[in-house]
Amino acid sequence: MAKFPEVQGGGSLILAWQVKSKHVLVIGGGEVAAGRILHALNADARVTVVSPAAGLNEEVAFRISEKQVSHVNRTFEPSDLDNADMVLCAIDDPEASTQVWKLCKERRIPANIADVPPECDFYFGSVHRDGPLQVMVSTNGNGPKLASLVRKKIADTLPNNMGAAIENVGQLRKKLRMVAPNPDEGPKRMKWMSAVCESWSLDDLVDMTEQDMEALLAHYQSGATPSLQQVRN
Ligand SMILES: C[C@@]1(CC(=O)O)C2=NC(=C\c3[nH]c(c(CCC(=O)O)c3CC(=O)O)Cc3[nH]c(c(CC(=O)O)c3CCC(=O)O)/C=C3\N/C(=C\2)[C@@H](CCC(=O)O)[C@]3(C)CC(=O)O)/[C@H]1CCC(=O)O
Ligand SMILES: NC(=O)c1ccc[n+]([C@@H]2O[C@H](COP(=O)([O-])OP(=O)(O)OC[C@H]3O[C@@H](n4cnc5c(N)ncnc54)[C@H](O)[C@@H]3O)[C@@H](O)[C@H]2O)c1
Repeated sequence: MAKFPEVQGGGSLILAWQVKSKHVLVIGGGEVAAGRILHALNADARVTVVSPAAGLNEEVAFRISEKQVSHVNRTFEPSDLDNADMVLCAIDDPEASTQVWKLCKERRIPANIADVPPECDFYFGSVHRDGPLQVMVSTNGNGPKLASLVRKKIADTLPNNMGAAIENVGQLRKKLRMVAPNPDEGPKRMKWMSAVCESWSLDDLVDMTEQDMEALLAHYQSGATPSLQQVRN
């Protein structure tokens, strides 16, 4: 076996981009735009949609009427980019979308032009969501429909309550940082957290109450990771 992982070029850099409170400009208000808007709202972005009202699909019109997004009722103009941190373009006009792409590159704004891979700083992927859990599948432009099928297969193998278990672990980690706030304790904290995740069953992580967390944290100093049953006895 090689000493270090082999490099497999040709992939994407898959990240969990934090767009909370950032300005995401969506150009177009059709079905594809509706999907882009939902992804951006799920990440707590501030979304502005530029599209003539006549071209809005039902879902986009709903989000505008509920004030989940701001709406500019006309076709795209370059000044729309002024405050944008990210641009998602989904319009049925290839010339206008190429203009959007060029302007975004001049201004160094990351952009996705739906269905035009050479005009994308990033691709969308097929996403499974369960609370704090997100699993994204990308085929790197080879087969978006297959990405969706692979995502469904992966989701089928996951327990239904995975999201709840992850939420509880998140809460336990926060509490642990309060019990052991010292930065020097990083390695000990991490080792203990990993041991809890490895030794507890998923069902026990789902069932863990705040009281259980406090009882478990009382063992942190000694390094012990008793089971849920032991914690409750
Ligand atoms: C994953 C998903 C995410 C999303 O959009 O949210 C997504 N496309 C989805 C669906 C889908 N798109 C298309 C079909 C028809 C069937 C087929 O062709 O397979 C279906 C299937 C359907 O509609 O069910 C047509 C299509 N798409 C692109 C091209 C252009 C090209 O390939 O050159 C063409 C051909 C147009 C033509 O032929 O005219 C390009 C892109 N589409 C991407 C993402 C990026 C690559 C992702 C990857 O490779 O993994 C990329 C590169 C850029 C981007 O747009 O970000 C979403 C599934 C979400 C879900 O259901 O979970
Ligand atoms: N990546 C994917 O998953 C995927 C899937 C299907 C289609 N597409 C592509 O995405 C694009 C949009 O698809 P759709 O089905 O949502 O189209 P659509 O026809 O339903 O919607 C087009 C929208 O663009 C708006 N629009 C047109 N010109 C505009 C301009 N200059 N400024 C602002 N808004 C403008 C219209 O008002 C309308 O809301 C198409 O190019 C299509 O090929 C991508």
